[in-house]
Amino acid sequence: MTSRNRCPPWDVSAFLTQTLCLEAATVRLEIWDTAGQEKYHSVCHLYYRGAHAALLVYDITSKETLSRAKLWLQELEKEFLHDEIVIALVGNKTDLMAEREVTTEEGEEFAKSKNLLYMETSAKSNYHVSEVFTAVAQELVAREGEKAAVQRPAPTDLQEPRGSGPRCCQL
Ligand SMILES: Nc1nc2c(ncn2[C@@H]2O[C@H](COP(=O)(O)OP(=O)(O)OP(=O)(O)O)[C@@H](O)[C@H]2O)c(=O)[nH]1
Repeated sequence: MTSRNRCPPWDVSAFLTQTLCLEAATVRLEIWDTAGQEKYHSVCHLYYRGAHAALLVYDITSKETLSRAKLWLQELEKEFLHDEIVIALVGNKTDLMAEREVTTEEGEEFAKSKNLLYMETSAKSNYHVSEVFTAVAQELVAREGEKAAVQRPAPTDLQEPRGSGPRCCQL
């Protein structure tokens, strides 16, 4: 198999990295921007397999893009277990408020029903863009913390069983 056959075409995605210094941890994000178009559907799972987070970005001036984001969510639900991945729903193009077709409430309610983070952005005016990545990174760190707490034995598990007596023998 040639590498061209093995890998999707290069225009399917763009890649960049970003390091975020949060209070609790430093998080290095490897960000893949996959093409949302239908024709790339069959190959895009190659990019998000093994991902820790996903941003589903739709255009607030187009209801149809929210419907497509919902379809992408179904794809993610096939690939990942519940809560295995942090997913944020992002309503983009807030600079085009006058052309809005999807209300904030609609986006927010859908996100809430699916346990997704929700934010609105404008890539054009750089509104809330970095905040999306920070929110996702914070959620990742928080979930890691919760997982570690579950795995750590509770203090009561470390105590001596009742009635087992002192550990040292008295002479
Ligand atoms: N007004 C406005 N235009 C935007 C904004 N973000 C992107 N655009 C424009 O919307 C169009 C589509 O942007 P893309 O970044 O190609 O969108 P995409 O969802 O990545 O597209 P695919 O890669 O095909 O999935 C371009 O013409 C952008 O300039 C925004 O926040 N405001």
